[in-house]
Amino acid sequence: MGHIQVPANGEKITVNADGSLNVPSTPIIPFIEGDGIGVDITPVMIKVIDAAVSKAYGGDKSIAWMEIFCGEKAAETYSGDWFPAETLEAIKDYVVSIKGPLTTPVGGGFRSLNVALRQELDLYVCQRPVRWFSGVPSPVKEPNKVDMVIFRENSEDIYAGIEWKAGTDEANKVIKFLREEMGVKKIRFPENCGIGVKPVSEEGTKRLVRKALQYTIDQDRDSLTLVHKGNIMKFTEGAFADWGYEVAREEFGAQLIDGGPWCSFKNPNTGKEIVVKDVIADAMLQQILLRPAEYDVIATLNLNGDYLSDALAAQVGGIGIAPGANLSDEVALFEATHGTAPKYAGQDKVNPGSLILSAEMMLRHLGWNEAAELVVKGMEGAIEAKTVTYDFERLMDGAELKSCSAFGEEVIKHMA
Ligand SMILES: NC(=O)C1=CN([C@@H]2O[C@H](COP(=O)(O)OP(=O)(O)OC[C@H]3O[C@@H](n4cnc5c(N)ncnc54)[C@H](OP(=O)(O)O)[C@@H]3O)[C@@H](O)[C@H]2O)C=CC1
Ligand SMILES: O=C(O)CCC(=O)C(=O)O
Ligand SMILES: [Mg+2]
Repeated sequence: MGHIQVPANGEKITVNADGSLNVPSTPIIPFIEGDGIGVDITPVMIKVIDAAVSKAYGGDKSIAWMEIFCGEKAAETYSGDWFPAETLEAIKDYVVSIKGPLTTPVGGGFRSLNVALRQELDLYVCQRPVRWFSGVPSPVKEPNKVDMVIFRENSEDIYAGIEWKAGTDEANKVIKFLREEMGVKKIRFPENCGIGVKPVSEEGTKRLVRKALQYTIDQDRDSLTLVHKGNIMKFTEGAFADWGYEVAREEFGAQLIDGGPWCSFKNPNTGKEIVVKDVIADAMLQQILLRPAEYDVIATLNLNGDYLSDALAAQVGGIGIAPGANLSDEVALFEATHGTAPKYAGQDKVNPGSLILSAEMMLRHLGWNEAAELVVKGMEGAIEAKTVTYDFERLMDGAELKSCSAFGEEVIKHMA
């Protein structure tokens, strides 16, 4: 049974044949509140975005928010269904939406609803920009040097969820097949061993790297770095790097530098040289700390991107303000980088910045850049005035502690 109430005052966003959006003046935007701290941050995000849109367009534009359900709230609303079909349909149908975090049990239980949304909708790009806002407390000396945009492959890798629990008939069958038919001799303890499969395809890699390179051109960035662990996982992570370079050479005309594999090409719009390089994933975790200025756009596999986005977020103030988007060629689902932080749920305490900045990305996606600028101005103002939530306050001298909702009010105040 349907539980979505379509707002009477809004209109659908539609997609043109060339992939561009038709955005009406009152687009209907579906939102998932999210589990845990979703109840705290989502209403604040909506209030801040409404204020920015109203201030930027003086009533000529507004968002018609439409609640859709996933996770715990869906289970309550749809008699135990955590992942309702009409939620998926709405995200597809309304083209642009936003979500709070959703809980995933560790070990047993159901698989990640976040990952399921990405896979079901083939949202193959997870785009996570990481930049520093002046005044944000950071564990590094020069956080201002961090300005990177992660393109995390969102549909493959071990997130495909192809794995079997140790001791089950399925795990034993796969192990038997590997040993007896594939000649595998290196499973150290075959008797009681969990098994996972890591699919990485040429098509999946190339579409991700293509998007990242196009972004590098469109945003006039300096370089794209392929991050992989190809020295160990040769035919998955190593192939990712090889296929990535292939896209740069074959589709963007990149030429080898000093015999390769690094290569470069001229930005067709600006004439600036774009360097395409690669770094092995473990070394990258040191590079982002020691030489962040050398990295710009990053294309990487799903698990590396998950680790890297939280590590980089920490350098610029933490996952409390790290935004993100899940994208296909048509559909966009914006979401915070962090999870449900259950110990803080319902306390009006956490930083809503991550979801607010995800919505700021959403405004730019709609072409509503004036409103997006106001959101950034409001965030910068609130942080510079040191009126911040607990995560920043505990690291800032002389800061004034604000609740989640009061921080939202500060952001709105500083839009003026
Ligand atoms: N896309 C999604 O929906 C995601 C969902 N998850 C899910 O969330 C659940 C909890 O995961 P967990 O690993 O604890 O990670 P979380 O991101 O939920 O929380 C880890 C820590 O990060 C800090 N933090 C997170 N969000 C904020 C915020 N808005 N403001 C300030 N600080 C914040 C807190 O640190 P401190 O206590 O030090 O203040 C918190 O304890 C799991 O079920 C997981 O699967 C996880 C990641 C993404
Ligand atoms: O789906 C989850 O529970 C975790 C997802 C996650 O960590 C991420 O999207 O960065
Ligand atoms: Mg993560």
